[in-house]
Amino acid sequence: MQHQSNDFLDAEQKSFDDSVRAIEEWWKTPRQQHIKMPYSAKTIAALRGSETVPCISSAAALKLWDMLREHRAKGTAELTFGATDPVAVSQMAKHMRTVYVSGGLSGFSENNYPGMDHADYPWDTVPKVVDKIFRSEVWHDQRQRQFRMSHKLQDRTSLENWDLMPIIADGDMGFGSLTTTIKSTKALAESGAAGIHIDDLAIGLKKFTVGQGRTVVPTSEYADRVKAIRLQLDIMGAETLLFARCDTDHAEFITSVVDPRDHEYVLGATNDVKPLQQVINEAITAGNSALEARTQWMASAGLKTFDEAVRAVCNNDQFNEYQAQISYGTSLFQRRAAARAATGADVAFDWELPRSQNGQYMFRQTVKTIVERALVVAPLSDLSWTRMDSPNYHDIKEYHETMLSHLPERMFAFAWGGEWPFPEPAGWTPERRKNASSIMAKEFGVVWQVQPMYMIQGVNMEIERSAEMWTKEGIGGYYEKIQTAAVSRKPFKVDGYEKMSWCGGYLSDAFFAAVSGEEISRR
Ligand SMILES: C[C@](O)(C(=O)O)[C@H](CC(=O)O)C(=O)O
Repeated sequence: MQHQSNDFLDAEQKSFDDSVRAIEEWWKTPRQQHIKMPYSAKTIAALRGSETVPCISSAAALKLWDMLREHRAKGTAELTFGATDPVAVSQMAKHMRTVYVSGGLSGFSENNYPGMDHADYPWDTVPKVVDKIFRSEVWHDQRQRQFRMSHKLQDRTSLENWDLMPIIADGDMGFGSLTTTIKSTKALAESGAAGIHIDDLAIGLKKFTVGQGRTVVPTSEYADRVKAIRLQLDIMGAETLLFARCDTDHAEFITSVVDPRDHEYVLGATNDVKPLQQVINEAITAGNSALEARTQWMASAGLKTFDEAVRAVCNNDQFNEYQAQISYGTSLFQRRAAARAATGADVAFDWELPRSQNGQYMFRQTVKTIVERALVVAPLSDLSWTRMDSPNYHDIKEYHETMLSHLPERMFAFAWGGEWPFPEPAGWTPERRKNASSIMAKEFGVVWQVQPMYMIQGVNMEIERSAEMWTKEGIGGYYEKIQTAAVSRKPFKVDGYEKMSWCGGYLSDAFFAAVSGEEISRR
């Protein structure tokens, strides 16, 4: 242990004070200044070690920030795909400027126990993919630069010169309590993620496919997750962008009613019925269908939000009087009192009766719910993102326009599905569908748009076609349809296994040459 003399203590205090000042200055930079930190620079400085190692992803994060701000000013968007394979990413770089590391895709391709996207893969799955892609990008950059420097200056204009693409990574719901969220944030930023998204889904309950079941956490828990990520990024001094994704669209359950801000959306039984779980258990014991029992119960329970229950039992004047007493965040307890005052009676409503086997409460979201959640976490994050199951333009418009009425400068992200219809009742025509990406950018500031699952659909299509061709036509077909087509692609060929190009054979040669003392760069 170091001797703790007065000089040592003074130096230690000075270094701490310097660190506090440096953090305060950092928070004033154009990249950081819009974030409303809920803690002081002193808190952050005290959570740091005595030496802060510069974060590897900060340069890419600043590049991403500038790129997205520029899009925001111009009403344009950065379009990308989800990817997990560095080889695919190297080709994306010829047209795109960012890459998305999809958790869902990682769950299929980077996991020895693949399966549908329930975000049930180990928490370090995505950071490992980010790491792999980041290192691969750095290597391509190295070999490309070496190749350029081995040519005369006037010859370099015709050589490939792809940029390193900032990586946006799927942080899902943080994979656990705050400590896991903090660790996974650290791992993502240290692996090279320039942006991270976090959502408000309940851990272990991500279900997009099976009938009912999407479950969100209370607003307060979501806010704490976002806060935990911001805290960790500040501890690291990382510029990494935080995309606050909200998965409340089509959510049917909420884990708890601890936060009064969610009470308005919780469903209760308004009829005199048994608890749902009791009815289901009785059906199972009697050998009847649990699903049927559930359906019948749902039809008989008179499920309503509390406000709907009030509306159903009072006249317009009474309802207006009730509404004047409530606002965002009014608890059920206060709502009951307001209803009693307006109607002179207790309103029948029980949110315990519909609870699920896991204890979840039934929930009915609206676009307003999503906006409220998004506004709670906006001051701590850099972009907002509402996750949707289908592109309902009316909802998209309502969400973004309401957000913009509160935060005119806000930037947004959006993910397009691979099997989405664009029907007219949902606000689309074939013409509008063609321009959907630019409509979103221009009208709402959706500056970053992704097709996360392209590798499943698009690449699968290419592979499936090639497999058919190869088995039917052999090397003759390959020569003509793949080799010749790839090599003659303009302005640059599609990279293949040619030792002196994409594979960087010249880089290996340069290592040999440098070790033997040969000069390799040419001016
Ligand atoms: C975007 C997403 O986070 C992903 O992992 O790619 C998924 C995609 C999906 O499962 O459809 C998501 O939207 O949650």
